[in-house]
Parts: sequence; C-alpha cells; structure tokens
Amino acid sequence: MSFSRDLRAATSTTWDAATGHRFVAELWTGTVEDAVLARYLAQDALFLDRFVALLGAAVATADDTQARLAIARQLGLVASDEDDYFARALARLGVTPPVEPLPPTQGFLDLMDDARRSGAYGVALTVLLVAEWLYLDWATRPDTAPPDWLHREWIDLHRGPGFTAWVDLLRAETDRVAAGVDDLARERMGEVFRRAVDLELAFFDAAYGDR
Ligand SMILES: Cc1ncc(CN)c(N)n1
Repeated sequence: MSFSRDLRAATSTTWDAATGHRFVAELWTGTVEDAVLARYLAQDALFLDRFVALLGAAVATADDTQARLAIARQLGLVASDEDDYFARALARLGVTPPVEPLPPTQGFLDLMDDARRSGAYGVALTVLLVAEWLYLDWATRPDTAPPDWLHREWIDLHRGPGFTAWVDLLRAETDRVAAGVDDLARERMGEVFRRAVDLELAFFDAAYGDR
C-alpha cells in the first residue's frame, strides 16, 4: 500500500457514496434535471476559480521540474477546455454567475485557500489529488456516454488517457512528497485528504438542496 492508497481505503465509505451518487448516475443516463445541473455547475464555477489558483500554487511550489511542467499543462487545460465547457453549459442553462457559495462550496474554497496560503506543496497536491482522482473514478465506466453534450462533455473532461496520466502523476507526487516529510506534515496531508472527500460528497448532495 502507498500513502494515497491507504487514504483512499480509509475513506472508502464516503468516497464510494460520492462516486456512486445519484448525481453521477443521472449524469451518466442523461436524466439529471436541468435545475440540478444548473445548481451544481454554478457552484462548481466558484470551485473552478480557486482550483486554478491552487494549481498555480502547486506550479510555484513543486520541487521537481517534470511535475511542475505537468501541473502547468493541466492548469492550461482547465483554463481553456474546461472553462469553455462552463461558459457554454451555464449559458444554455440560463445561469448568470456569480452565485452565493453553498456550505460545501464554501468549505472547498476555504480548504483550497488554506492549502494555497500554506505554501506546502504536499498539502496543495493532496487537495488536487482528491478532486481529480474521485472524479476520474466516477467518470471511468464502460457505459455508453449520454447523447447530450451538456452531460457527455462533463464526463469526458474527467476521463481518458490524458486525465488518467494526470491523476497518476498526482498520486506519484503525493506519495513521493509524503515519504519525505515529518509525521506532523504527513498527518496534515491525511486530514486534508479526509476533509476533501467529505466535501466532495456534500457537494453532490447540495445539487439536490440536501446541504
Ligand atoms: C467539487 C469538484 N471536485 C472536483 C472537480 C474536478 N476537478 C470539480 N470540478 N468539482
């Protein structure tokens, strides 16, 4: 087992509740109500802004050139392809951002702000790892993709060889960094991992007004 694998196993109940969430099931079948998707994407637009800032912090603090370049490339994709999806999806759903953050979103914004301000590469990596690994997990299925681009593209942004390689890099980097820090710093990374998994589940619940 590795550091990341241990944390993934320790959080499996919440992790599996998130990856098997009703939102994910309805997205895959293309049956998620527009109002639910609109609420989710409006909140995720807030998430995206701080996520980009966190990627920037990881670029700045990485202690390995190849990792810094890989994170910078992913930052570029989020700021282009993913942002483009948001612009088209929010316009189609009639959402005019910004909206007020719901509690799980605020929790994520605070977690990402803390991680960024900490200046600790390992902490930034840990938030990025949960956010990307959990999404890769629910977006990787043998099922037929839904016909509507609104649903299909959100899945496609989180799967495939490129996204899998990105998550592999985050896992390898998180494990490498965790092996090189003291127990206190490793415990902090563990806390951040658990908090991020809790927030991912709460974020999906909030799309249905459950939080
Ligand atoms: C809440 C949340 N978590 C993760 C992701 C995938 N980057 C996202 N877009 N939104």
